Amino acid sequence: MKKIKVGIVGGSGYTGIELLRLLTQHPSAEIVTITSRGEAGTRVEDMYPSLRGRVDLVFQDPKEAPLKECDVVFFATPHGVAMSMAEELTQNGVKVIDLAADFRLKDTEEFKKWYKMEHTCPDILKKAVYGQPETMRDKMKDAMVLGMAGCYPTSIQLGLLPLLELHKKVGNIVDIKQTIIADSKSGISGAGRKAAVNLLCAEATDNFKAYGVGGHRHSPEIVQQLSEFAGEKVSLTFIPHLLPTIRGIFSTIYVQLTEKGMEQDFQKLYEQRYANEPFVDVMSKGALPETRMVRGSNYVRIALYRKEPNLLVILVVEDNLVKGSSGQAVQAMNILFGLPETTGLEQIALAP
Ligand SMILES: NC(=O)C1=CN([C@@H]2O[C@H](COP(=O)(O)OP(=O)(O)OC[C@H]3O[C@@H](n4cnc5c(N)ncnc54)[C@H](OP(=O)(O)O)[C@@H]3O)[C@@H](O)[C@H]2O)C=CC1
Ligand SMILES: CC(=O)N[C@@H](CCC(=O)OP(=O)(O)O)C(=O)O
Repeated sequence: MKKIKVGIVGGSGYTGIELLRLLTQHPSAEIVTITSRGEAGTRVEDMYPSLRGRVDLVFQDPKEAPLKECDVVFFATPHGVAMSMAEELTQNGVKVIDLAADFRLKDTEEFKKWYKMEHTCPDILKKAVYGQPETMRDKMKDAMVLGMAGCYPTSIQLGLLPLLELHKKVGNIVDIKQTIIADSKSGISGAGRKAAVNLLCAEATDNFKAYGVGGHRHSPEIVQQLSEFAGEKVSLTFIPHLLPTIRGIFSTIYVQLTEKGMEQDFQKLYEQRYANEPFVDVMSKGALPETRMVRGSNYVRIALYRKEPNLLVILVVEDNLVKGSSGQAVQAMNILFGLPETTGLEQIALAP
């Protein structure tokens, strides 16, 4: 098969270099260009010696990079960059996979409120597809632009999908008047390289803290998607925390069930719903997920607990740089180009 010509904008950051790690091991991808304004002219392997001998690329300035010659361009950039380039690229037949939030929220007013900028291409947004394979793969296949799910949203949405789908199908499973609580924790790489180099070791290690308690920009995205699954508006309390680790997200989700909900076998429901999902592992009863069980891999692992008869607790772990961003983006590329979804993504988590 002809190789897929790939461009990466924002290649010097954490998700950019993770894309490169995965794509250099992908049998059908050929990386044509990788950009960084600050590192233009630097050999990639000089900045990231972990890639020595595996890439022969020099960072290019995005203005000079041959992005229009690519079949697909990944944007591993801050919010707002992909939407400034998507029109020109798509007009030239280039597909866009954005790891930032430009194409996630369907409501441009919500986008403006949370991201403090106007949406500059609402027409493209209307046609863009939300990038979450487990729920959107049929629509993703034919998209020109994918707005990939956020890192925290991926963990919370996959943790709740089977339950809310059942609620939509048979009605009245979740006590919808009660808020769903998502208590989530992320490793420091979730803040990106730019932020992380400023996060002093003395600030981030040997410490644990909540942030965004007054409102986090992922809340509207998660509510948008959960409400789709449930077929009605879902109330969510999402509290992120900063873990003193490098990679990994751990979301603990608390859901109040109705009497009808209390009768369900959720272990069986989740096992059946995810039986054919290559990257979602429903662990056995009593299992305790840990972030290192997914470190460096594209897996999400889920465990379910029933505490009070009406309280379901769902534990979810993912690697924010793989299933939470770059791995899921490669999975999306596989969908766009008709490849098996697991291509190039079969790495096993690092242990210990
Ligand atoms: N880190 C994570 O776990 C996750 C991140 N994401 C999202 O992915 C995106 C990238 O995140 P991350 O890799 O962590 O961020 P980093 O800060 O590590 O990297 C950002 C990259 O974008 C480039 N860049 C910055 N501004 C511009 C610009 N105006 N035009 C072109 N390139 C630019 C930077 O290089 P230079 O300035 O030299 O051009 C750098 O290569 C963000 O939108 C983030 O929200 C999504 C899920 C998880
Ligand atoms: C630990 C940390 O700071 N995490 C980031 C979220 C990660 C991210 O980059 O957000 P997107 O998924 O929207 O792209 C934050 O809370 O802002």
